[in-house]
Amino acid sequence: MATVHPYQPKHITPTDEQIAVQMSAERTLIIEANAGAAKTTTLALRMAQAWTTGMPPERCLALTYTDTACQALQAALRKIGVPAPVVARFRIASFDAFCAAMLQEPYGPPVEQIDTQEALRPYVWEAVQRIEANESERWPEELQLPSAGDAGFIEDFLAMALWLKGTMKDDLERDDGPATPDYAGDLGIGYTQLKVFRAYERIRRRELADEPLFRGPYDATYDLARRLLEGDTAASLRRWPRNLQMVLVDEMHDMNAASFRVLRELLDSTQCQFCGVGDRDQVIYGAHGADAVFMGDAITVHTGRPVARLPLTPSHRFGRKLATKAGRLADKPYGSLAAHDTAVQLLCYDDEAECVDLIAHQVQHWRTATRGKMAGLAVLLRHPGQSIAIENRLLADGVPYTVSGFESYLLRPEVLLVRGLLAVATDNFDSVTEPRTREKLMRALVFFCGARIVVNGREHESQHDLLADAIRSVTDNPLFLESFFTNQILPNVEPAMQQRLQRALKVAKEAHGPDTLARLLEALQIDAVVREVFVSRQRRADALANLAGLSHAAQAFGSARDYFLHLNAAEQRQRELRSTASLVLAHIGHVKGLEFEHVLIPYLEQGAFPDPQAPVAQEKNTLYVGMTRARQQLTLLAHRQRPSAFVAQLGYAESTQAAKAPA
Ligand SMILES: Nc1ncnc2c1ncn2[C@@H]1O[C@H](COP(=O)(O)OP(=O)(O)OP(=O)(O)O)[C@@H](O)[C@H]1O
Repeated sequence: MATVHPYQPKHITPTDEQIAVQMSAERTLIIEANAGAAKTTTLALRMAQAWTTGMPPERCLALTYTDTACQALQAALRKIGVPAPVVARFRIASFDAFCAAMLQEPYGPPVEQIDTQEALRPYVWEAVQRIEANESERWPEELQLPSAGDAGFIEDFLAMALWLKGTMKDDLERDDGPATPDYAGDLGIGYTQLKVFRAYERIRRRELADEPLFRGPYDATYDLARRLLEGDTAASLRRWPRNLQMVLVDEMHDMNAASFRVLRELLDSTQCQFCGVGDRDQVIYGAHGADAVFMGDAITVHTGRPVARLPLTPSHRFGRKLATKAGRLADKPYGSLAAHDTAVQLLCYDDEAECVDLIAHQVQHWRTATRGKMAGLAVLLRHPGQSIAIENRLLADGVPYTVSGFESYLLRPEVLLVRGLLAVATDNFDSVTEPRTREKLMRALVFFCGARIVVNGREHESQHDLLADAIRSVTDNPLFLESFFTNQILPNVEPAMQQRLQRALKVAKEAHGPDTLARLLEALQIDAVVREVFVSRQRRADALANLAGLSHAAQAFGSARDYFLHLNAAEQRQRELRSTASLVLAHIGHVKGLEFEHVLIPYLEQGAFPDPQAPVAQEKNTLYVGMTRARQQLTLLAHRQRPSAFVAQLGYAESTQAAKAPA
């Protein structure tokens, strides 16, 4: 038999453990290992090995849960020396994108994807109304239908639906009988939720015709999994990849029942080798039904394939000091083989201003030490609302940054609403130079005000088309903004909103002094507007925090006009500064799978992180994910008087009072 030579990667010397995985002839292999222990890199080695020994890259399908994880795998392939054109030939996709492609009819239009709770809300209400109108309901006394406008119901319902679809509980456990209160109890949900869920799904799937009207987040995975569960097979799916030789799953801890059902079909319908890698302590999508149980014996139970397991033990990303902290947080052994050590420091602050000062100090230090290699530095946040003060400071200091996992606060809808009103009041839309921002700003005005566009003679056309036309004409000629507002927004909103808008415009036009923006928001009754428009409590809190940050920053300006011009200039400056050498300001969940030389995690304080609304185990995993992104240095910033409970878990209990900023 010919000897198979191991693929020789660039940049790294694989350990024996890695070579064992790279060369393994096992048909089904699962690797559970710590963050930074080279899981993604070792998958890349296995792919490179198969390619150099004759497998066409198209016959390898690598699936993950997020787009970021796809990028991390592509980056790992490039790093070990696989040429970019070959990397592009591997099939690397998120489960949802793969499933959407499998379900796409060859000549049909793509199914509309709806990703915001606000856009899904009307369909939930339609489902509620159906249940309300059902005269043959068998357990009317068990129904607790919400009153109109109950955003809490919508939020809870959509969260429950995401979980129910991820776990597929209703599909796996239902019998042919009607939904009963007892059955809902068995699923762990309320009877009302179950009834609304089934009605909502009938609406979404056009009365079970399986040509969905739309898909929400992760619905493509659910739709495909459900079809497979109901007896469809790979053979009936025209786009199914039939000749796969290798299937891989990165971040396997994110797998839920729906994605597992799809994986089963891939394993049953092809002769492929399988390798999955994951880390139980990185489960942060429990709300989507993610469960480490799928890394256990589930594959053997459902496909009959025996599973071999191989270890990847030490971290290569970070050194001993950080490995010790991560091990302490996750309560597991954690070694390191990295050639470098990783400094870990805790800085303490008394208030937000001091926290931002400390961040700015670290940023300047890094900038000088690396001669501007800012891309190695990441500030990781638990919530987007925490970015405002940091962004303002970075802009003031001329530091280039990009955001990931959220929009820059300057482009968040509620801030765009304010910028839109200021544009109308000052009649100076010209100073918003970016056409995409002009468009977003107009959409924010329509969205928050609840306006319906009316054009004589075009009543039969959709709101979508009418708004697109209006946006085109105003972005081309900013002078039309004023007439768009006067003719299309003001007359076409509820009378209460009309009054609020008129009062807010009056303030913007006439008031002067540092509290102008606060008065404008008061005239707008912004709390009520935010409450009416957003579904989720967190999103409402974030919106109000964003606007409070905006008001605070506006105090430095004498008039609404000056502040408006400043915001436009700040946005332009952020765009100009942004480059490949930008600092990354990101949501922690959005950088899972990535790594940075220096990671800062601010706002470790009670009420912020752990988020009291989220399960504490998941919050701990989120911090673990954030901390383990660092290669050279990790800087944690905690409140001196009210430190996060995690600070003590990391072994800093005694020192928060004393900890000082480094010289
Ligand atoms: N043998 C090696 N020698 C040195 N560095 C290595 C080696 N193997 C992997 N690395 C590096 O270690 C770092 C972490 O690897 P990788 O991203 O594959 O870990 P991971 O287990 O997938 O992490 P996570 O679970 O956090 O996504 C990367 O920078 C990678 O290039």
